[in-house]
Amino acid sequence: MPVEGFKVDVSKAVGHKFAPERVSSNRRDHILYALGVGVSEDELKFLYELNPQFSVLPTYPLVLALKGDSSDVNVFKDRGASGGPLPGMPPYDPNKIVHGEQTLDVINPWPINGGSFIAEKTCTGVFDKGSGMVIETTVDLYGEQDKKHYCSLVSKSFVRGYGGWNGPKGPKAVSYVPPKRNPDAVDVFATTTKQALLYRLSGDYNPLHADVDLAPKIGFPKPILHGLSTYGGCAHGIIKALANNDATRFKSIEARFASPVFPGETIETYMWKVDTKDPKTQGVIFVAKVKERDVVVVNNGYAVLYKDSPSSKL
Ligand SMILES: CCCCCCC[C@@H](O)CC(=O)SCCNC(=O)CCNC(=O)[C@H](O)C(C)(C)COP(=O)(O)OP(=O)(O)OC[C@H]1O[C@@H](n2cnc3c(N)ncnc32)[C@H](O)[C@@H]1OP(=O)(O)O
Repeated sequence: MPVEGFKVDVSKAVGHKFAPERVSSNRRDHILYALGVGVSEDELKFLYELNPQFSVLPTYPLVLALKGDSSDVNVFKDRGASGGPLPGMPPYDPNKIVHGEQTLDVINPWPINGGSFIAEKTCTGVFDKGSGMVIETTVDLYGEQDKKHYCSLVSKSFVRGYGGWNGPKGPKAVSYVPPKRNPDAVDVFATTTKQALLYRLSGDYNPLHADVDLAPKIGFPKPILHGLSTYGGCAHGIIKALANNDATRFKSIEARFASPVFPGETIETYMWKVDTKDPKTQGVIFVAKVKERDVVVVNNGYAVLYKDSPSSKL
């Protein structure tokens, strides 16, 4: 049932550019993030700053759209699905937001020591999906000092129950279908029951991931894991299995969140190597499942890796 009286003025919302926002990260943030996406103690290169190969996971910047510049917790409902008040958007319940889809294009490798960056954020779509509304935001991150364009990310938030207002349906999702053969690799991310409580410290303080009293009121039996924890786990698994664990070989990733994951479940990422148009890169179609329930939790997954480390040519 559509929410009575709810209607978005798409012409005001789409194309809206938010005020550029200063965001920042440091080595401690990168390490905390790595723990939040399941990196274990046998990979100290992502966890210990004195390791000679100390690296940052290339999906780290995804957290900055919600973390901002703060090192303290902030209140999720102040930021909402689009990261700020959006013209033409009537009020809606932020507890109805789930992460729908996410892309990341790495343009320059994220600095190992982090730094200060400027996030330029634009609302690039608002869609009426019948059972809900999709708000799409595109964020470009630039170095505050060096002005380098580091990455571009597109987030789709799915706001459950806020569809049916005769809005645009939006483009059909790109569908990446795994080849009909055994996967080339499988990664296992055994999340712990504390996984969401750990991941949230990277900057997404959405109560949906922590509040045991709230979850049943909004349709979940208990708090669910952040989509970006699963997503980072998939990306890390792909780098480990198919890029010799070399983060600099990671070029891009996109995927859809198909079903929620509960902390404590085991996420299996199935990967298939596929050709791309560029002989220097390797495509990877991937799907993630929760082992205990045999449920697909991530689909339409597609990543691109460099076949050789870009830094080896310097
Ligand atoms: C700036 C950053 C902002 C990010 C904010 C995020 C904050 C975080 O704290 C929140 C989280 O991390 S939540 C955890 C991760 N996400 C999830 O667990 C969601 C899992 N997916 C679902 O529950 C359903 O697929 C569900 C509910 C999404 C859809 O299920 P249904 O309502 O049954 O929809 P369905 O009938 O299958 O399809 C209807 C139309 O919607 C499109 N669609 C389906 N799943 C989608 C998805 N995941 N993302 C985007 N669109 C989606 C379908 O394609 C269909 O549209 P069309 O007919 O045009 O194809």
